[in-house]
Amino acid sequence: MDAFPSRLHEIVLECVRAAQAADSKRNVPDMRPTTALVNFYKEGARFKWHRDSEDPEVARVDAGPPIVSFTVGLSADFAYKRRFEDETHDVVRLNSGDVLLFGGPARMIVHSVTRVVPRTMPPMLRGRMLHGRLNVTVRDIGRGVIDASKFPAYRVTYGGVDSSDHV
Ligand SMILES: O=C(O)CCC(=O)C(=O)O
Ligand SMILES: [Fe+2]
Repeated sequence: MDAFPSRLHEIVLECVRAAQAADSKRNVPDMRPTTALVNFYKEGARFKWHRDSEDPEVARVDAGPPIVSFTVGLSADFAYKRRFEDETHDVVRLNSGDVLLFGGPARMIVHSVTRVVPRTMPPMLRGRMLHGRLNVTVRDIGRGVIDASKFPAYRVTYGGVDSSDHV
């Protein structure tokens, strides 16, 4: 049985098609949404540098299906670089409603969330969601499960401390 929510499935495929249409280099592979990882960031939260390497096949070929990442609520700074040892990185500000895709040759970027930006809650969401940033990353991983014990990097942190005791 396919338990993936059908509306989210449609939205994700729409986003992938839009990214493919915008990319003249044809670097965005197709994807089949199997898994959604949901993170909630209160102000002050961060996400450590990591690669989304839960699927060893994808990690090996460095050309895998895109991660499709949704931001709702407060804005955040998403930092990325090619290798852990790179001393510089780029940053993209993700605002509520933004969708970020990284796939193909960008699938294995090293990335982190360096800052949740205060006072950026869209007025229409004030009082309608918890104060913070909701991030949903939709993934195409064959087994459909992320084993949290194997991927402790997939955690929001506060001052370097995992989020389990915060949210
Ligand atoms: O919150 C974000 O924008 C990124 C989250 C992330 O990197 C992940 O869930 O693997
Ligand atoms: Fe990630």
